[in-house]
Amino acid sequence: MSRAAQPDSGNRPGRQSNAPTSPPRDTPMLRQFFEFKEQVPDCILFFRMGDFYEMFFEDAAVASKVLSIALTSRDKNHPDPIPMCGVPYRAVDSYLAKMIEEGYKVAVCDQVEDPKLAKGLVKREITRVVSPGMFIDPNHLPPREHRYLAALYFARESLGLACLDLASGEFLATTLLPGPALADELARLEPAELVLAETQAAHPGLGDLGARGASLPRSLVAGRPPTPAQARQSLEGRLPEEEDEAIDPALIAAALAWSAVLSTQRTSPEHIERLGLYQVASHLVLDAAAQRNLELFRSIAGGGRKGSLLHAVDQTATPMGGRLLKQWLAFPLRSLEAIEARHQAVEEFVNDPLLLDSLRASLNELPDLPRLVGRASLGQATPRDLAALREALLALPGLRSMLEPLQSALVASRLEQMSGLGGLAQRLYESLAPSPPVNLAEGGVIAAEVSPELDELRQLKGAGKDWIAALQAELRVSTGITSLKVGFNKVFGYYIEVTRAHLEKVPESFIRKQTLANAERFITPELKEKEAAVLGAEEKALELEKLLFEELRAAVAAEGHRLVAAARAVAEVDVLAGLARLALSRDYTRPRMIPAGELSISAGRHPVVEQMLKEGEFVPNDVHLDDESQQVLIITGPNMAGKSTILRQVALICLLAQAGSFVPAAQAQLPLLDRVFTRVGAMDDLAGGRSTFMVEMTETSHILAQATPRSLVILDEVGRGTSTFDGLSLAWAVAEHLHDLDGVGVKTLFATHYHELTELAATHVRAKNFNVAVKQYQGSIVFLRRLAPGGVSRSYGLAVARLAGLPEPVLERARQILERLEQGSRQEPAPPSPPAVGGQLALFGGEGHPVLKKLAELDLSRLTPLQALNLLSEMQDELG
Ligand SMILES: Nc1ncnc2c1ncn2[C@@H]1O[C@H](COP(=O)(O)OP(=O)(O)OP(=O)(O)O)[C@@H](O)[C@H]1O
Repeated sequence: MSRAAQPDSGNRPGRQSNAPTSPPRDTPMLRQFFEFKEQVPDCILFFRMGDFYEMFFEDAAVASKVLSIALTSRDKNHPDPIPMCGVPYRAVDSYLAKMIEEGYKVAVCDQVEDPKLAKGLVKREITRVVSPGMFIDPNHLPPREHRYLAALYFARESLGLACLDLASGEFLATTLLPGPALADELARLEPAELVLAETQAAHPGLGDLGARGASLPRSLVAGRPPTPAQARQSLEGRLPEEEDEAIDPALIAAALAWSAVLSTQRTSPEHIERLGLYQVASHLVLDAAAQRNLELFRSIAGGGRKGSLLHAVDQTATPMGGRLLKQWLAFPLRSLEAIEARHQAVEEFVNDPLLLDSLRASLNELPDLPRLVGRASLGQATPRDLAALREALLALPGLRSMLEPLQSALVASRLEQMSGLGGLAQRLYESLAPSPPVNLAEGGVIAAEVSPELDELRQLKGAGKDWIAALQAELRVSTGITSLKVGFNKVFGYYIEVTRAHLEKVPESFIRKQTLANAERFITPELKEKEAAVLGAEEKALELEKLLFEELRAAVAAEGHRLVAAARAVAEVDVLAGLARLALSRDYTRPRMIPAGELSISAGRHPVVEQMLKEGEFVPNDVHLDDESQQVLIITGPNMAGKSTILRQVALICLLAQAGSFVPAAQAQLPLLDRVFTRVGAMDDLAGGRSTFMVEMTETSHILAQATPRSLVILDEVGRGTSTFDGLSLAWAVAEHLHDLDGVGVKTLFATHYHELTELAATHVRAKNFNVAVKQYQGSIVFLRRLAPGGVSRSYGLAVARLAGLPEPVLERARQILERLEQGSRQEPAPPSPPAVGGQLALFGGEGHPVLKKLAELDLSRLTPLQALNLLSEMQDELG
């Protein structure tokens, strides 16, 4: 049984044992409450009483706050009343969702017998435990996100990480080296809860969780972690096909996740797939900073999906496709073969837009298959869920025949996974009513001719109802009371109602049952007899339907593995088709992938920025990086020119390509990358207690320590967070280091405001200067958004500030200050120069010393070199 972690208490969920140690009041109900509370000390207990779920004591205090409901008390007259709050049982799911989103674990304790039939206290049971990582409510789970429960196991020299998505059945694990890899993996999998063995609850390795991991609610599995043998045993049937000893930590972590699930779910989740083992090194590594900086899944500005790469490229038709696309982007491939296989499939769809459209139309009709299967296997699928599953299964053959003609080996290999479900489809088709209600209790779930017994009960019920319906007309004639009515209510069942005015006409055989203001209600023995038959048949039919439905649900669960595999195949086809749709609608091209070497992008675009602008407004750019003469690009240019955009677009193009997508460019040749590193923009991590500069330097040192000649490094204004000279020197040293790394260097794009850095290119063979061009026009600047060779020698900061609307007096003052500063910085490190030579600004303005004036007025295009030399000599003379 999993128990609450209490490593770092606080009022976070699932971390407190919040029941008093002994019952303050000894009533049978409270005794029952405490019994359950003891079973789940880390949970808030929702205790069913009549039409409400009630919470008591500390649970009530917590829940009333989280749910914004009134905190009341039980037996108010007692000197020490019990705090209590409650929520209506019908709306419990949305309250559970709220508790979960706040990170709490909740145990739901239901009445498992009819209170009317109970002798003494009603029998209760904990029917489900929900927690942030084990939450499957379709109405409250974002459709296009996985909801992972993560488990961690620390071995001596490595650690295991497993992630399980209870809703959709996905199950992955990996073995990692201690250090930053853990935080990176947690950042890309974004689990909602962390499971640990009790004995590792305070393991020093938890220091590597990173900001995201550290804030996760935790659960503990009692005792020590399992041994490798025990782990294998508990994962029986779900073990990966190939395994060796190196994966032991991953297996142990997986066993921990599995046992946490088993202890909270009341059924064995058949739909959980075979464990998928992966290695970090077989994927392009994207650390937490890169994912954030490149805004892969969330925009930095709003924190939402909008504005992210995922949002810009997701054209999948189904929720499972959406989830898989996210995974492809989080885990881009490093195998040329596997990448080409995806590109080839996308290309085939691109070349057949008609097929693509009809395929997507069919995919559009499909429900969230893995989650349907998940709910079936956890015993929570509704009749309507199974009907949706039926429709999906019936649609599969059509989908397959559409895909059969394709050449793509990848698609062909998925076709097989979509087959073999005909039997189940047939059974659902025959057994389930054509359009069943959501609620099993409404009846009408099972089709006719499935069970002769059910058909007979339905007939009985129908005949009884017909008899009753005919009764009203019959009695009106025989009694002569034209307003006589036959009605039904829950308390009295069927009755005959006669208004006061006609009471004298009531026959003696009527038995009076109820008196209303203006009428009397009667029954007759015959009516009650029919009623018993109707209600009895109804009740029996419902019970039988329930049984038959559960059988059906179990049949679905039994095929859980196969269904999830089929769903995965469909998801994969959906992602490929979505990428093809994207390529067609946004004019992406298939990149040429090479194992290593030159990176060359012609007319590349930024996939997200492009979509935010009007059509044709985005200016495409060429970028070329190689290992001989153009490995480190120093990119200068004014603020707002588009430096960051170019940097990111190169990274995003590489990443999209390795994920299997076409890319936003006219042409692209891309070497396989092992990692993309980014250091983009200055951001505070005040919550993490680190200053802007500290974050910047931590990320930079991380890059320097881990980059390889196969990596792509994106550095945006490194050094900006500190004083100019410190920053410049650091930026310089970092660029140099990347240029010289391993004697080969790393492909690096370095955007900087320090135009002094352009001097690096003069002394470093593989460094080149580029700038994002702007034009000065009538005192203002025009952004050309073009990457051009060569550096710039000024920063245009004030011109951009004017564009931004800074008041003129402020700009004027800034100009004066800048002039003085630049004079200062020029005089200090350089050899003393004649006082009359003004700052750079004076140079450009052509004001100040007469020599400068003369210089400014020269028309260089008309001077011969000799004339120029003569003029220079004259000027030197003038300056003395
Ligand atoms: N190639 C382009 N075509 C059209 N618009 C672009 C292009 N690149 C950038 N932009 C626009 O310019 C804006 C600023 O771009 P970006 O942030 O890349 O500039 P920057 O040079 O990095 O500026 P700063 O130095 O202030 O960070 C973008 O938000 C986008 O709207």
